[in-house]
Amino acid sequence: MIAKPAEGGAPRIIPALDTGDLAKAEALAASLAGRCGVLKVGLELFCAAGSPAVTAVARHAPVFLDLKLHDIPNTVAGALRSLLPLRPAMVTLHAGGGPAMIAAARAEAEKAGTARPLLLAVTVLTSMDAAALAATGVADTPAQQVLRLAKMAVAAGADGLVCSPQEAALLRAELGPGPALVVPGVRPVGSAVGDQARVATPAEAVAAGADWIVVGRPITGAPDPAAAAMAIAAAIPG
Ligand SMILES: O=C(O)c1cc(=O)[nH]c(=O)n1[C@@H]1O[C@H](COP(=O)(O)O)[C@@H](O)[C@H]1O
Repeated sequence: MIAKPAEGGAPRIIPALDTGDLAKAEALAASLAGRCGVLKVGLELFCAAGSPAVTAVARHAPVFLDLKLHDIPNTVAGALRSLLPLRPAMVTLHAGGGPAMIAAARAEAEKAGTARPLLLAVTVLTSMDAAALAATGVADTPAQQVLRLAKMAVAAGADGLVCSPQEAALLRAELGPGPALVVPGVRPVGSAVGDQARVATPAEAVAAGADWIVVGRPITGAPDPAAAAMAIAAAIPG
């Protein structure tokens, strides 16, 4: 399993290669590898290019395969069985799928032995504010719901959690140093927030306890993505 970065800004940055163009993703991967610890293949790239996208990006760096699996336990276990030969370093599944789904995913991942991916449970999407969460029938605050889902997911076998920077300190305080915290919704000072709702800066996210931060458009939309990633790394103390 991939180890958490010990220190420093650059290894903590996971650029999200959100494009439907595999050639563009490969060019981004080539320019960002060596500067960032892990590269993320998400739904846009995977839906456009499929497993060859993972293979191509993995030539440059370990891959965070972010497909946010969410289905019945048997189907999620089967999806993992299909994904494990791609050797992703990290895989996401929605905590809302419940403990049996997470446990089934963990049991399947164990079959890859020490090469297994980190299983990351997505709590409350960083694009959701309190009103959006309430619209799904959850009356609690995002922080309360994140903590509830996080505790359940870790107890069921998740290795780590995806949360916003606004809940990272709470999860560290409640769950201790063990679970990996992977944190999107990160915006360098002056960057457009876009559709993200619960955001903070890279330095704030790491100070709150993020092991890795996920940054998409502020890097991929920059005129020089590698320079943008380096500027973000430089803004993270330690
Ligand atoms: O699982 C994720 O990576 C994820 C979870 C979440 O709650 N919010 C979130 O933004 N993400 C991903 O993180 C990336 C954020 O991209 P930017 O908003 O462009 O920085 C996207 O690839 C999202 O799919």
